Amino acid sequence: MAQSYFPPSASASVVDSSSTTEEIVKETAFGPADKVAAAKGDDVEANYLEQTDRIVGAIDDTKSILTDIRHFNKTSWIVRYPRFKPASPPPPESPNRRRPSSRHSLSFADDPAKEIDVVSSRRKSMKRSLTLASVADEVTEEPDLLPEDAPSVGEEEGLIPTDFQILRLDLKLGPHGTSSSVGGLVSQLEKASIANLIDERIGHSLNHLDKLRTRVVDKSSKVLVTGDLNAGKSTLVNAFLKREVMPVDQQPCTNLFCEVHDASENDGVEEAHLIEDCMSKSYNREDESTFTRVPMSGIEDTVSNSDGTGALKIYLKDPATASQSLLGNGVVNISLIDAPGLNRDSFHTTELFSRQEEIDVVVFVVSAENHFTLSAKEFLFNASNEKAYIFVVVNKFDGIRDKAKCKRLILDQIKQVSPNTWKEADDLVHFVDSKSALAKAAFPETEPPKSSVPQETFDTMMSGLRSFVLTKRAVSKFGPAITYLRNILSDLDLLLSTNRIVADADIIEAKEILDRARPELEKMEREKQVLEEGLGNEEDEAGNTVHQRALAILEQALERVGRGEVAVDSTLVHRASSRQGKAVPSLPPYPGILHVWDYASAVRKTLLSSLDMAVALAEDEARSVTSSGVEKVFTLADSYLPAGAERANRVFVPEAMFSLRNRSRTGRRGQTVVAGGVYGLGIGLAQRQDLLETSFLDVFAVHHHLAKISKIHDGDEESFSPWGLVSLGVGAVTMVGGSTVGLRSFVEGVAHLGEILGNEQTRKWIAPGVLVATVGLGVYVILELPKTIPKSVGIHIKSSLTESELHQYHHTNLVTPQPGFAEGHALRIAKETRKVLRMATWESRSLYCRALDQRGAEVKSAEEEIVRAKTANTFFDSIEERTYAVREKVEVPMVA
Ligand SMILES: Nc1nc2c(ncn2[C@@H]2O[C@H](COP(=O)(O)OP(=O)(O)OP(=O)(O)O)[C@@H](O)[C@H]2O)c(=O)[nH]1
Repeated sequence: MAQSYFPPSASASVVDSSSTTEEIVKETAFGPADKVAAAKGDDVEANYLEQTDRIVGAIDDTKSILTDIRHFNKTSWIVRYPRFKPASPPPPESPNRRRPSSRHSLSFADDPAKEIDVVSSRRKSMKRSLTLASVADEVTEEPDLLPEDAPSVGEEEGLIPTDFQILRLDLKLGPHGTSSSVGGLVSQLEKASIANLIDERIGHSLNHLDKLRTRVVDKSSKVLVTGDLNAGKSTLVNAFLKREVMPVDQQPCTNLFCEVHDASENDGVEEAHLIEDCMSKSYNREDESTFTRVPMSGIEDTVSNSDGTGALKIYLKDPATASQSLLGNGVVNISLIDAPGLNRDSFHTTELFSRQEEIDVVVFVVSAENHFTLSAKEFLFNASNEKAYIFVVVNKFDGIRDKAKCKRLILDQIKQVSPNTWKEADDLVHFVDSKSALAKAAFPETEPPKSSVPQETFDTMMSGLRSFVLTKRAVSKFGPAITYLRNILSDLDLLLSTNRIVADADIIEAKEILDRARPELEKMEREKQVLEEGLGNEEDEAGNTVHQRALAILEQALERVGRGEVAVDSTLVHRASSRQGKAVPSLPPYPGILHVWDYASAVRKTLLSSLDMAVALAEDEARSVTSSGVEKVFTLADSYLPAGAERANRVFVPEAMFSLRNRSRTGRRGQTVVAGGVYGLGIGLAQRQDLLETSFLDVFAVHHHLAKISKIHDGDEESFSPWGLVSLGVGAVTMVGGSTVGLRSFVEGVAHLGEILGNEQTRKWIAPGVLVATVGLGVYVILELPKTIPKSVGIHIKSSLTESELHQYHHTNLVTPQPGFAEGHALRIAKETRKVLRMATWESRSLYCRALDQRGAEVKSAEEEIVRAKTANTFFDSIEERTYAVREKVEVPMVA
């Protein structure tokens, strides 16, 4: 026969997931059907209480798990949301070929392009798990997996095993965003946005769990007693209550809904509250404005005289013990609702009433004498659809002579209108005499009327109703909670197992990064000092080389100038690439005695220009050395930088060296700028007025000529000779002949002559000397001047450039001691080289430090990633254990 509502003998088996919700509840609450044995209502109550505790515990634990995941999602690990699509089947040679439906291609909503193949499985513990296909194909069949043909969680509801049920996110965007599958994603969302959506879903789930919990712990339960007019409903309710509370009459008398509660719900006071509108939700026992107080003695009149629109709440003290009382049975607070007869005007109200969620059980009373009327059949049919099972009481059975026939006929009618009830008729259909049951219970001291129906049938019915109420409560209150818990646990399996795959992949990736970056970092830290020294050496070497070469070029140039030659020769000019094609300067042709002064000036200018060219050549040489120095620096840095590190991308432009930038900032616009810049040594010599001025000594260098002549004749520079006088004469004439010689110079020359004439030896030679001098004058002027002027000029230039330790240039306030021409320029040029090299080494150091920092950051981030992923895995482990414990509470059946 059908399922019983009584608890089983001791048993402990895992519930088959293919069961329906109601079966789950019955079996988890009261044991498997085939092991059901008759048991007392007390056991049902005990089981009910235990089941309540388990479900409440499971709800609380699940809430705690969800709260922790929510927190973890916010603080430690951004939970990734998976999406699946069918994957291609494994290769034929795979040792562990799973059914194709268990293979899926997994990706994540924030990274849909990256897909990996996974195998989904369901264990006997109801746990849903995912394994990488590559791993699953390797391992042999695990023993605790369910058979392949067993439906997966949700499959019986048309869901794929990798689909979410509670935590599902509708990520489809756009105007047609009515997707019911995550596979319909059309857009990639940010990780954090997805995590927020998951957080939101978890929030919703927590709220729903709160509602389920409230419903599970709610102790109230309503039993609606209804049936045809005059079927004996009020008599039955009174028999349940074991006292006459509801008015009983052979005439139809119940005009309003009477809801009987235990007086404990009204502070122990017995009384009735009349509510004008029975469907109104505004009734509040503590607010007198919502009802009219009716004394117990006034119930009969109120019920009989009502126009049928109101409701009456009756609070009643039930003297029966908890094990016998229906109202206060110690488990739930049952309220009995005595409804008006169905074939009254209130039919639709009653039907509506019976559908209310808080009505756990409908007790349908039918008179054995009348069987089911049309309205009764209609109500029963509709109510069966709503509640599935109806508790049917066939009253007034005492008045039936052919009881078997009556039973058969009535059961046939029940079969038609409520097949489920008919299947379990032994428990759900009772044939009683409630009138005599009421008489015995309410008036135990008086002789009970004789009845053809034994009292036990009523007692059995009463006990059955108590169990039925609890069972039905379990179905209506535990069922949704159990189903919801199973679904959310299954979703958590899916969410966590996919996130575990991510964490494992992150660990592998981070370890690969560490394997590469950590040795690189250590090597770079070790080599940093070596590179530093190398770069410093390159900087010094280039600076020193440039200094030496510039000094050599310029000293040689000065030497040449000192000898009256141009400062640079063709070899030097051709060596400098930038000077190629430029003419080597040469001394001007001698224009003749009458232009000797101009000649000296031109020579001076040429020599100075050639010195400028020497400076430019030294700068060119510096450019070349600097260029190769820069290359060496970058090559050196390059050899120390790890693969993949950023390289120097600056291009060194040698032409930019020694050029003036930012001239406008100096405020020195308009100055002539040539090699060397504008300051001090920097200005072109050929442009400097102080050096360009030709002096008397350029043309007639007394000591120089005297010394030369003396050396020619007697090798004694100290003694005077006729040649010396000739020189003197030439000098004097030159002074007079020169257009620019001043009077002062002439007088000085004469005075000098006077000093010489004061010497006795000189006086003796004076006359012939003057004669010879006059003759020698012409010879000397013609023959020697073209040779001696360049030398004189060169010597003067050289001495002014080398001996001038304190160089002061009128355009500046520079008064600090300055090095000579060669050293000064060598220092300046080398300084420029060092500046360029310093920039190159600085950039190389920066690149190295940046690469070092990047490697350091990479290592740190990989290490943190490993810690983070390991922490996540530890968290997932703990959640797995906790969900397993919750699942045990939900799935493991109770032991009676
Ligand atoms: N013989 C017999 N009479 C019954 C039984 N139950 C009720 N009666 C009688 O049937 C008549 C109607 O009983 P009620 O309890 O008022 O019936 P009801 O269904 O509540 O009536 P309404 O509320 O008016 O629809 C009364 O006279 C009862 O004494 C029973 O089991 N056997």
